[in-house]
Amino acid sequence: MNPSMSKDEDKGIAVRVALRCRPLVPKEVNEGCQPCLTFVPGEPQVVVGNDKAFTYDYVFDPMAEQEEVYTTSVSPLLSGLFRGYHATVLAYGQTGSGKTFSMGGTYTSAQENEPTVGVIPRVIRRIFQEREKRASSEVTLTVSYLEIYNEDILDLLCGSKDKPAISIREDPKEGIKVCSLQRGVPMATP
Ligand SMILES: Nc1ncnc2c1ncn2[C@@H]1O[C@H](COP(=O)(O)OP(=O)(O)OP(=O)(O)O)[C@@H](O)[C@H]1O
Repeated sequence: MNPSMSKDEDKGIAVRVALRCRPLVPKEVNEGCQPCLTFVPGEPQVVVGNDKAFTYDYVFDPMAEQEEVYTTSVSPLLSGLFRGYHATVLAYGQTGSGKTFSMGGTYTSAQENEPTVGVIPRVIRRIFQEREKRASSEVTLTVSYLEIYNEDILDLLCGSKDKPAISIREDPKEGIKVCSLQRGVPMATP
């Protein structure tokens, strides 16, 4: 057993679930909406209404900053990444629940060091930092960016207006593959 393995890896737990509850947005406050969840101090648990308790691996209340969400729930995956493990961060929730905000899907290069940025720019920064530390190793970084909208797959790195239709295939050796997706090579250290 690798002594540097974390407890969850020891137990073979491959999926961890973090719940993040966003604060009420101004429109909801103006409409008189009230929060419907309570948070159990010191426990990764929420209570819906009076008695329905749900426990997760992590629970972030509305005051949690982007830094805390990233450090607690995403950063450990990056340690694994540089030890050869694959990692996926999946944001799931109803419309308006805060997926884009948490993942950091909207930011400009001028904002990339601000505390409000989400997971994606933080992950990219860390990957480049780790690469710098491994000067003796060859590290190749490529990036693909796709959107599934109304059951169609769109390649967001494809610049042309008439984006070609993209299909998903299952390869017996490589598993599920999204065919003809463009791969970009990030050039500069952020
Ligand atoms: N933790 C947060 N703190 C402050 N505001 C937040 C937070 N999370 C989300 N918001 C705000 O809530 C609104 C909805 O968030 P967001 O657009 O990220 O939702 P979404 O889940 O991506 O929605 P959709 O599925 O419709 O794209 C935005 O105005 C966003 O700025």
